[in-house]
Amino acid sequence: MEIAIEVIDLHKSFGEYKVHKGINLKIVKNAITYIIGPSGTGKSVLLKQIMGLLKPDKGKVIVLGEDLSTLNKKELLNIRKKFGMLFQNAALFDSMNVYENVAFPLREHTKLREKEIRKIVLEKLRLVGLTNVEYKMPSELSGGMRKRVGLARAIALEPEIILYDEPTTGLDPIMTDVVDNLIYETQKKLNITSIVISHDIESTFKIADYIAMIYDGKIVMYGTPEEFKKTDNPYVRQFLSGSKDGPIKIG
Ligand SMILES: Nc1ncnc2c1ncn2[C@@H]1O[C@H](COP(=O)(O)OP(=O)(O)OP(=O)(O)O)[C@@H](O)[C@H]1O
Repeated sequence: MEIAIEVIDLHKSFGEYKVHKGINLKIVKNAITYIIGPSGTGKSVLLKQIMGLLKPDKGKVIVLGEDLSTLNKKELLNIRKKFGMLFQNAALFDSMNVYENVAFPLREHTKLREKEIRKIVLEKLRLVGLTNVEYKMPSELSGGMRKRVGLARAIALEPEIILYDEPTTGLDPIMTDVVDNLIYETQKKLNITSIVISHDIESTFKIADYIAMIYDGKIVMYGTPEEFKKTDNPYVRQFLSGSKDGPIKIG
């Protein structure tokens, strides 16, 4: 099994508050890994360190064989191009139509001609199941379509790794299913490494190849959905059952 990302003994504090107290995690290449855990346990902070946007206080992150701590600014920017990112609200540019939204990273990071840009934009839109919407504005689209446009933009530069930060938070069950399928299909079609931060246990069990649960600055369990379902780890059991009683401290 090939490893795309290795996080080794990661420590990160903000002032007195220790968010990460020694995170160790291997992200399997070309698989879908879900990162779960209570609010405020540092899931987003972990993603930022994986992308090299935040520096760890101690420990290191190795992305596709490169130790981020040894890279200069230019090399870091190059590594970042290997990531696609889909945020909770899709974060589209409201003043740009769908075509321009998806073309944006290509215009920013490549010197491709319009003809080639057009080909890529239409291909990515088709891949996420959208046709004939290029000239619509984001405000004219449904939430599900906006997510698809966000995903088309995230994969425009053909990233090797795609990060989803709470992609289904705030969605109704049907939309949640649509987005889950989108994550699954995208992974299957492109065969890329996917990391998903989620609070949605049902989605996690349905889509994940591997799950890592983070609590109190550490990974309390890593395994397959089957292993999570069977475990008697009290932290995992409490989190999955959504109970206020157990070793996880609330507030
Ligand atoms: N730049 C920053 N400066 C100071 N504190 C920060 C910063 N970024 C994050 N934090 C703190 O680090 C902790 C972890 O934040 P993070 O957003 O990673 O949690 P999370 O697990 O993603 O939470 P949620 O599930 O609620 O999104 C929080 O207490 C947050 O306030």
